[in-house]
Amino acid sequence: MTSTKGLEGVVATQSAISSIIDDTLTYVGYDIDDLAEHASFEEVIYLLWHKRLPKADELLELKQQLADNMAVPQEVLNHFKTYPIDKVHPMTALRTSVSILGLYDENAEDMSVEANYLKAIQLQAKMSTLITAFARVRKGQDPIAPKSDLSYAANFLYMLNGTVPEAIEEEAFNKALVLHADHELNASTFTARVCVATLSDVYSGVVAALGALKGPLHGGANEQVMKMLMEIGSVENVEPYINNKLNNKEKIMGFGHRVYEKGDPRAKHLREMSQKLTKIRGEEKWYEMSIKIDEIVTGQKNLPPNVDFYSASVYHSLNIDHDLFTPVFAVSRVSGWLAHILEQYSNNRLIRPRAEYIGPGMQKYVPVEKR
Ligand SMILES: CC(=O)SCCNC(=O)CCNC(=O)[C@H](O)C(C)(C)COP(=O)(O)OP(=O)(O)OC[C@H]1O[C@@H](n2cnc3c(N)ncnc32)[C@H](O)[C@@H]1OP(=O)(O)O
Ligand SMILES: O=C([O-])CC(=O)C(=O)O
Repeated sequence: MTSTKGLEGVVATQSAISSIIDDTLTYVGYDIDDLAEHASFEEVIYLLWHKRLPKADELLELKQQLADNMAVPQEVLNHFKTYPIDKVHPMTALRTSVSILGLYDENAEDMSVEANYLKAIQLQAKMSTLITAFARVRKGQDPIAPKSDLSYAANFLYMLNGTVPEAIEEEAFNKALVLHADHELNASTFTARVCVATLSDVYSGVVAALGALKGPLHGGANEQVMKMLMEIGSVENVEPYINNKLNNKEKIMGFGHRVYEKGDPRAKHLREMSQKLTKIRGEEKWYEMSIKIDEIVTGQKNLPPNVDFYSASVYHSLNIDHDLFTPVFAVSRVSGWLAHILEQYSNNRLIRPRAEYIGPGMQKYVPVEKR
């Protein structure tokens, strides 16, 4: 029995949700470039969950269901008071509060198809509310109730900042949500599928996935990219900073990918948005620094940027706190996790691979006093 480090190249399941073939990403057969230009995030949620685009009335119904379910039980918000709120990372808070949300869902253990679909709506709707409420409460501000006439993207920014976003901000955030929604068998999605393949519940699957997304080799990279941009501080400092890191064999966050060879098709959309939004904010330096880093890392290491690289300057330009970048990723990716969780339940088998044992051979037990 031999193993492959990091399961590289291992095909672990079948799925009809998204595919990456020859560096092209599709959701249910729709090219990500097409969806990024034209689709609302709500349409993408429907697409991932139903494996087809919604008709007008179906889209309206989903939007209504999301709007109707955005409110979070007060008991769940009350738990924030028990968190070390000025110290806790928002991803840790989100992971915990999604788990607490499960406590207050009386159907949490109901494994029927209908109940699980309802949980998907609940979780998709409430994740935005949980993150934005947490972000406000930790600053001593009151949470803002969602507006039922706003899109999912606009509602998130509204609940975060207290003002209805401008059209360009809503458009950019919607596009970011579309681009992050699903990505085949990435680490967090795989985690969710492994968890629910034991026939554990939907909340457990999402909590497990949040834990996997948090790491800097996965979704946590977007926050680290912004940290790097802040550390560098100016375009002139880019070259010495990056060369020093590369010479020390340190990783540059937001570059490289396990699956893409020529590049991540999502990055160009985020690069365009970064250029537009940093210009509007009068903070072009974040874009200019990003472009310079991209030139050096891609030029020297042949490692193109991934989805996390330009999303950092996009979220910064949308006035989102830097430690909320990964929770924002989660708000989008939960749609993909939920699609995979429902798909796993629909044709389940326990996921239990083997390990290649590399420890000592057979040994005889020696009593403690003789060791
Ligand atoms: C949404 C997402 O999850 S996208 C990914 C977000 N993560 C990041 O941006 C973190 C930075 N990138 C990385 O750590 C990696 O490229 C990953 C985790 C994305 C992919 O990892 P893997 O496929 O396991 O590649 P691995 O880490 O083995 O790297 C292969 C080689 O490329 C190098 N490399 C990979 N990424 C980078 C990077 N960002 N900067 C510098 N060198 C890198 C490694 O050092 C390694 O070099 P070596 O063979 O000389 O030792
Ligand atoms: O697919 C991966 O390994 C990571 C990634 O880009 C994502 O989850 O969006």
